[in-house]
Amino acid sequence: MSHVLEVKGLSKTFRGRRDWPWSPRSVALEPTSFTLEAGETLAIMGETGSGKSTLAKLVAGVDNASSGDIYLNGQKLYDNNTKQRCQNIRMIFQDSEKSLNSQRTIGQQLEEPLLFNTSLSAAERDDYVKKILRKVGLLAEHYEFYPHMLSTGQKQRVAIARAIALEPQIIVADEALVALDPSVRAQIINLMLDLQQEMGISYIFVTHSPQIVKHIADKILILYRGKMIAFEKTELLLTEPQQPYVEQLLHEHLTTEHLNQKRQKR
Ligand SMILES: Nc1ncnc2c1ncn2[C@@H]1O[C@H](COP(=O)(O)OP(=O)(O)OP(=O)(O)O)[C@@H](O)[C@H]1O
Repeated sequence: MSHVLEVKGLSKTFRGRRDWPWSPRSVALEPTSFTLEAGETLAIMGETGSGKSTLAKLVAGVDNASSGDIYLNGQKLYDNNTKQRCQNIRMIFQDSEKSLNSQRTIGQQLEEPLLFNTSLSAAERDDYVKKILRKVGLLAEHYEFYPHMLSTGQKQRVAIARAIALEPQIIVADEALVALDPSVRAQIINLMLDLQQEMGISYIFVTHSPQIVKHIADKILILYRGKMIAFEKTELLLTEPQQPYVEQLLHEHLTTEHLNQKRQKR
C-alpha cells in the first residue's frame, strides 16, 4: 500500500536579494525525503532558519520546489494542479489574524473553498459551513461574525474549520499553536486530535516545542541548516537521540520550557 504522502528529494534554493540571473543562490532546503501515513502526525523541528517553514510551504504547495517530487497516495502532485493540492493538503499559519480577511464574515470566508471546489448550492454551502463551525467548537451564529469579534483561540478554530472544509488528507500547521496561551493551546491541540480521529487526517506540525511533540507526534523530522539530520519515531528520538545536536536541541527546548513554567508558577 502506498503512503499517504511521499516526499522525494524536495529542495529549495533562493536567489539573493536582487533577483538577477547571476545572483548567487542560497540553499534553504537540501534534498529532503520522508513519508507520512494516514492518520499519522509528523513534527518538523530545528533551530531558527533551518528550513522548517520552507519545507512546510513546499509540501502544502504554497511555494514551488527547486527540485524533487511529492506523491499523494502514490500519485505525483504537479505544481500547476492547485485544485488537487488544495483539496488534499491544507495549511494553517501561525498568525490566524493575518490569514483571515477582516472585511468578510467568518461564514463568507469558510464558504470560499466550497464555492471553488464543490458543486454545492448556496443553501447547502450555508448548512455545511454551520456544521463545520460546530465541529470545531464554535456556534452556527459565528457565521455572521467578523474576525475582530473573535478571540485568538476562536480565530484559530476558524482557521482549522477552513482547513478541514474540503476534508483534506493532510494538514500542515506552521507554528499554528505558538501565539496561543497554554490553556487555549491545549484546547486547540485536543480539537485537532479529535478531528484526526474522526476524519483520519495526517498532520505535519512545524514546532519548536518538544512538549507538544511528545504529546502529539508519531515521528519527528529534524532540520539543521537546511539539511535533514533525523527522521525517526518520536519515542526513539526522544530516548535515543543518537546525535549530540538532536539531543541538545530537544534538551535545550525542554530546559527553556521548564524554566518558563517555573517562572510562571512563581
Ligand atoms: N523568500 C525567501 N527568500 C530568500 N531566502 C529565504 C526566503 N524564505 C526563507 N529564506 C531563507 O531560507 C532559510 C530557511 O528559512 P525558513 O523560514 O524555512 O526557516 P525556519 O526553520 O522556518 O525558521 P523559523 O524557525 O525562524 O521560522 C533561511 O536562511 C531564510 O533566510
